[in-house]
Amino acid sequence: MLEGFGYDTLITTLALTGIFAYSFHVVLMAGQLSLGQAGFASLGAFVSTLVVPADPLFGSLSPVLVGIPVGMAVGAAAAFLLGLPVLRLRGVFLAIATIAFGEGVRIVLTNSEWSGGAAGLRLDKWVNPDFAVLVLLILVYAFWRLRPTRAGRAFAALREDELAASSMGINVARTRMISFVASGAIAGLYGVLLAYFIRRILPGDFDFSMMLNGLIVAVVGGFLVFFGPVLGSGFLTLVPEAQRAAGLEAGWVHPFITSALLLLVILFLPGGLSSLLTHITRRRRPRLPAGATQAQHVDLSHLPSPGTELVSVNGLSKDYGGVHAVRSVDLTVDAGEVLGIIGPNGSGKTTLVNMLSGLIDPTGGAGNVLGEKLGSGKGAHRFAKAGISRTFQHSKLFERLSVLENALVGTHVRSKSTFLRRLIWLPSARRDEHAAIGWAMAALERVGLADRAHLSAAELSYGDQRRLEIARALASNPALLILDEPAAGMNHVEATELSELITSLASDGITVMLIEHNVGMVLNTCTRLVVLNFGEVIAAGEPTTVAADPAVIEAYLGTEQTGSAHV
Ligand SMILES: Nc1ncnc2c1ncn2[C@@H]1O[C@H](COP(=O)(O)OP(=O)(O)OP(=O)(O)O)[C@@H](O)[C@H]1O
Repeated sequence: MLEGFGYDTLITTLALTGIFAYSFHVVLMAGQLSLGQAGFASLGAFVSTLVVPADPLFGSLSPVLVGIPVGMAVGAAAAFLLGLPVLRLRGVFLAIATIAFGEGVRIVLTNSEWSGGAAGLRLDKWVNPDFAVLVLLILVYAFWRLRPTRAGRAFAALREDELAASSMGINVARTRMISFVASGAIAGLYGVLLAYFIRRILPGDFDFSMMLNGLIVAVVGGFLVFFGPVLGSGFLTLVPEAQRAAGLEAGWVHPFITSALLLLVILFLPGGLSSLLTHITRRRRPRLPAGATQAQHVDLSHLPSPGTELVSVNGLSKDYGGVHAVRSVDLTVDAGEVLGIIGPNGSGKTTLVNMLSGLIDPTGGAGNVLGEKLGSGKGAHRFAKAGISRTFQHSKLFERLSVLENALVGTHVRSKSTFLRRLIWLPSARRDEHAAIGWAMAALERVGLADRAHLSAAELSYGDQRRLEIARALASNPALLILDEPAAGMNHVEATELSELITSLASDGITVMLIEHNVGMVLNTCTRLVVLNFGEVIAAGEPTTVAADPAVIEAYLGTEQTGSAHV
């Protein structure tokens, strides 16, 4: 089908470049800047060249078909071993550590005998354009099937906001490792294909500039859409061809165009070229996935019966150096309560609920929330799985995801993994995805956002964004819902509606902890109040009694009042 040496080489290069870019795509889509792919590719290429016999196996099985699983396994294993220490790092530190790995591998291979030293290894050509394109298409297919799944959404959520992702039940460390290992496997695949295409592998080929090219292709193509690497590869592989056709042979032209393009994408199109296409299609035809209109009824059967103790803490404290954010708090919360936590600015309210939702560990005291022990260091996702869901004082939505996808991330703890089943089109995967969409739509309906499900979260008004955070938390079907200043920035009407929503959630049996500065709303909504000042509980009890407590009034107004004054 593809003939002529120049054309063959062009198509194979285009396909291989796209394949390598997917090894960057899979980490970038999970928000990680990891740059050790040239190292994984070279390990995959050299090890498979050494261990796979040069002649066809059983007389007809191409060595590349044996080399591919070997190279992928080597790349994945190297990524796993490297990931154990380096995945604690973030951002530029992760990038530096992984570049160092790639360069280290190159130096070791250059100075080793088994790899043929600087002269490298020779092998036969077993990769033609058809085969390279086929492998690329398999990858495109896999990434296409990945995006609308629980795993695909976990990657996207991690990229958008790690803290919010872990509060929605996503195991951050595990998800980061999965994307890192997948990146190693794809880089190993690329290494093997390259080796069987160019027929001679030199350690020096797998250098910093190879890594940079792969990164540029992935970034220019875009990592928000599954076909980004194909677009990036097409564009950047064709630049030198266009350059040749135009008779511009100067060596600086290609790097100049590539760097200029990278700069333009980073400055004006952070989602890459592929996001340009999705912008256009989204404007034309806002479309929900099939099944998005069938909201399912909220399942309340799992909720603890009223009066069951959900939270029990004793002497809970949190110090930040010399700052005592929370001091020796004793607290219990029973199922069915709407507990208001109030107090002046900086009194420790957010710190307290951050401990109760597993985001931070206490420095003193003990307790448990829905059976999860505080301070165990196991991460917020464990608390989410136990039935705790929350919103944040400063909105932590996944802004580049749609309203529906935000709510779908909320279903993470109750939905099933569907990626592998989607790869082979099992009907059960479709059923499970539809169930998750039904739960997400029910949560959106509950807060009045079902008609805006197709919009991106960033397009919503401020009040709607706050509501979406509540819907995302509700989508997990929580037993305990923690709302951190949900009415901040809302007008009187919106705050009243929110108060009605909280009351109706409570009547469904969901226990609510509400941090709020809008005291009128707190008095109307809560069944009990706890007041913090300088990290300590200064009052607790029935709302109207607490509001008239002189100590509370003093904490709020800074002076002792008498008579009927209210906070
Ligand atoms: N990560 C941190 N490092 C150092 N100090 C912190 C940290 N987080 C909170 N604090 C301090 O702990 C105290 C309690 O903060 P916290 O945010 O819990 O109060 P809050 O009652 O929620 O306040 P607000 O109503 O303004 O949100 C403050 O003095 C704050 O500056």
